[in-house]
Amino acid sequence: MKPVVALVGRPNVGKSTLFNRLTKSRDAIVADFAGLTRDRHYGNARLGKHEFIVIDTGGFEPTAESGIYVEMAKQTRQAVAEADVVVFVVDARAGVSAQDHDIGAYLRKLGKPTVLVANKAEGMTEGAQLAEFFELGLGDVLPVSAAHGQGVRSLIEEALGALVLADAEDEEGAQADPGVIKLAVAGRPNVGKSTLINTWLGEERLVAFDLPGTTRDAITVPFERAGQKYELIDTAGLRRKGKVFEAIEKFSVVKTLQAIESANVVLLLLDATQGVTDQDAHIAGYILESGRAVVLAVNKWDAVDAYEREQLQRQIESRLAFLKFAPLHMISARKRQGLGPVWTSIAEAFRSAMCKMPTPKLTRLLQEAVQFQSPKRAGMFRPKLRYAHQGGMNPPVIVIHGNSLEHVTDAYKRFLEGRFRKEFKLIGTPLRIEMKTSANPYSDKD
Ligand SMILES: Nc1nc2c(ncn2[C@@H]2O[C@H](COP(=O)(O)OP(=O)(O)OP(=O)(O)O)[C@@H](O)[C@H]2O)c(=O)[nH]1
Ligand SMILES: Nc1nc2c(ncn2[C@@H]2O[C@H](COP(=O)(O)OP(=O)(O)OP(=O)(O)O)[C@@H](O)[C@H]2O)c(=O)[nH]1
Repeated sequence: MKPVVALVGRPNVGKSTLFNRLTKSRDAIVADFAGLTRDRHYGNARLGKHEFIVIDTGGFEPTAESGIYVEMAKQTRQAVAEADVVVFVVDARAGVSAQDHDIGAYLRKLGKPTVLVANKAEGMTEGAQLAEFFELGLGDVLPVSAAHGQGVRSLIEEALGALVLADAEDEEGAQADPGVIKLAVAGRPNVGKSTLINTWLGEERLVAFDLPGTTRDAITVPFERAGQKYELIDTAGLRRKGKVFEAIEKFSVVKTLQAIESANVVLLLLDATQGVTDQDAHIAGYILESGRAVVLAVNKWDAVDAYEREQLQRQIESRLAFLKFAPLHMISARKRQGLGPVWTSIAEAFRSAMCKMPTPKLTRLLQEAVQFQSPKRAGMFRPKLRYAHQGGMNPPVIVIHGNSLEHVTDAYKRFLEGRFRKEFKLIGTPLRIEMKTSANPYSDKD
């Protein structure tokens, strides 16, 4: 499980700036989908090979009694409760405020690992100006400048400290059995996750098996269906109650994100009666960003009429356009309709995510694509795509080597993506294409 870091502080101290700095997109293709990361408060961050989830909380007023701050305080408390480490952000220039004291008192009482960070500290001589933050009783204050990227690395190192060790152990465990499809069912509250899971687990064709060395913390339900082993990764604290499984917790974004991270394939459930909501789009964006394979299923299809169905299909095409590689199914978990094809798609998405792409074949495909349509010249540079190899699985990554590749347009990358997808029959998985320009860009002018 990835560790979770929550950013907490009063309004305007620079939490969002810090969040953006920490979660800066790592992949050009993903960043290309405009609007995907806007308004999102959960993101992935990475330091070296250590990845973690960052939560940006709204302005926190723990003592608020009215107005929107009450709701914001409630959400911040939930984020703090679910975090492994809290980063408490204060404003180095403004000094300690009464609100900082309130938040500090709250965090001290909670006793979670907390890192105190004074933002906007660029150009400040430490010591004197920052000394007053000791009053907050949370130990040393770490000066950072989110806007200028100063001190951010030390901040992460400090925050992750002991946690990364536990994380590394988990990674080993996660590779236990490559034949098992790790599956997460994600979706907003009330879309029918529990109903679907119980319908599945109640099927006679499905047998439970014992899974040795189940990952710490995560509750998983192992089962086998048509000769394929699966491990269902829980998103809501499933508990067996007699013959049925029951969610014991309310919807939890953090649990959902962690389940997505641990899965090979995510089944994203939508609710036909509600349409595609912002929250659906956020979860979808997160799945894409994490690189997991994804199958879409619109549940409660039984409860909508022909007109609504048509509207819904159009809405999915426009609002979830960035998931157009994902198979789409219309189902009714309650009436057990349309469930068979979902399994087929899950298996296909898994196969695609784990696809092995030999270098000679990739390079041949690349050269054929270039012959069919070569990349545009950019000023005096003409990108030269030379060879390709596979750089990873789940998601598959294709690394292309050559010269002046920074001038390859996004449109051209999409053209290449389309060709690779078709050739390897990739369904339901994101495909990442990375460009690696050789050291000397002038070595091959033409
Ligand atoms: N000088 C300086 N200004 C900064 C720095 N980081 C953020 N700011 C500025 O501080 C202001 C608030 O930044 P935000 O990131 O929106 O702050 P926030 O804490 O997310 O605020 P809310 O969204 O209201 O909770 C903006 O004008 C930023 O440009 C920094 O490192 N140095
Ligand atoms: N019409 C219709 N209703 C359904 C279907 N599947 C689930 N529901 C109903 O939708 C409601 C929510 O279902 P749950 O399975 O509890 O939803 P959930 O996503 O697990 O919700 P949380 O436990 O809150 O996360 C219940 O009233 C279900 O009976 C379906 O296929 N058709």
